[in-house]
Amino acid sequence: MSLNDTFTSETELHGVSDPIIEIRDAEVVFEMDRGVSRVLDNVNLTVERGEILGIVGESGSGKSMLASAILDAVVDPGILSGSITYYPENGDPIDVLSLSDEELRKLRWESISMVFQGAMTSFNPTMSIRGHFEETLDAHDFDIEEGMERGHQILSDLYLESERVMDSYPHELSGGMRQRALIALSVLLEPDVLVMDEPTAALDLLMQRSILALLESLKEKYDLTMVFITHDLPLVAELSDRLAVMYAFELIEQGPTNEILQNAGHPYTRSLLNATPNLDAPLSEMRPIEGSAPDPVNVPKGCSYHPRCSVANNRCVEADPEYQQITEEHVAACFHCDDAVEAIPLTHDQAVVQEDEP
Ligand SMILES: Nc1ncnc2c1ncn2[C@@H]1O[C@H](COP(=O)(O)OP(=O)(O)OP(=O)(O)O)[C@@H](O)[C@H]1O
Repeated sequence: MSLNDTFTSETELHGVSDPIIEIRDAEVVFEMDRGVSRVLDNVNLTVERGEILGIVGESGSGKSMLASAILDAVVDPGILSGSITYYPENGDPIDVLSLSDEELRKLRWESISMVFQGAMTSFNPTMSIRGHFEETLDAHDFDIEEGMERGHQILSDLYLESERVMDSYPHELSGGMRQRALIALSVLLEPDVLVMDEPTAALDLLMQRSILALLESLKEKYDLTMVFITHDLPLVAELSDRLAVMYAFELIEQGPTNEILQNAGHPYTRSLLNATPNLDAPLSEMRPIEGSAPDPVNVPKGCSYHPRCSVANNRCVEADPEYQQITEEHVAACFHCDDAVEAIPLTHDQAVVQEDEP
């Protein structure tokens, strides 16, 4: 199959008109003593150039695995299959899973960059922040002087005193400063896409909010596409143009953020919304989702959510639902989207008004 053949039909694009990353049938398996652990299951996702896409799911649902898959960074002995295609603004599509180690190393910093949760573990504790910046520029044959100028600028854009931060060792910075320094480092080589896996999880609420605001301005200034992965639905909803919801290693719903918040089609998404506190809803309105998420070695047959689902019937036990189209841009993998709307009313209004909306 040629790369252009992987460019999918309109329905698979779910309203995306200018894809920058396309993930098709991505699957990750680990052969374990107790059976095959499928920790990413037939994931199809298209990231639109210039958007902020939020990927949300509870702990252990496969979010980090998806982030690693995008950059062909699944750890051994995990086996990744499917296809990941990166579409540079100028130039031919790149089949990520066929790249050599050297090509991957370049892609990972210069095209699609990644920020993980704990900045402390991402930095070398014995090297100053300046050392990290210089080493990264040097390893990728970038001009050091020009690159450091950009580095200072990005640190200032993130409201950091750039000289002081450059001279510091990671442990000398607060958690919020360190995470911002890591974000600055990740955009140093002018990538097109920034993939962030729980980038604010270790920070307090105020720092999370301020980093979110900084990310939005960074995105505009440096023309970035962002993929923001988190368990925190209200947080990511504030930032994202679109949301994709993970349950049991699959993406079970995708669509524009406000459509998902107001008209989610999948019973899991609706229950997740009802289980999620937001600033306007009293705690008494929270409805925890009963039952627990499946073990990857023992995912239920049919729809993996059926044992916890109030609208499931025999069909859901026997067959795994394909995506049902709710609107042109909104899909959910459920046979009973219409029933779910009635059976699981949303207990509180989760709508967010995005800044560019009237
Ligand atoms: N090296 C590994 N070997 C086997 N299974 C793994 C490995 N790494 C992760 N897993 C399993 O893959 C599944 C998905 O994990 P993943 O870290 O992607 O979840 P997550 O949604 O990011 O969770 P969290 O928010 O807690 O980080 C989990 O069941 C996890 O136990």
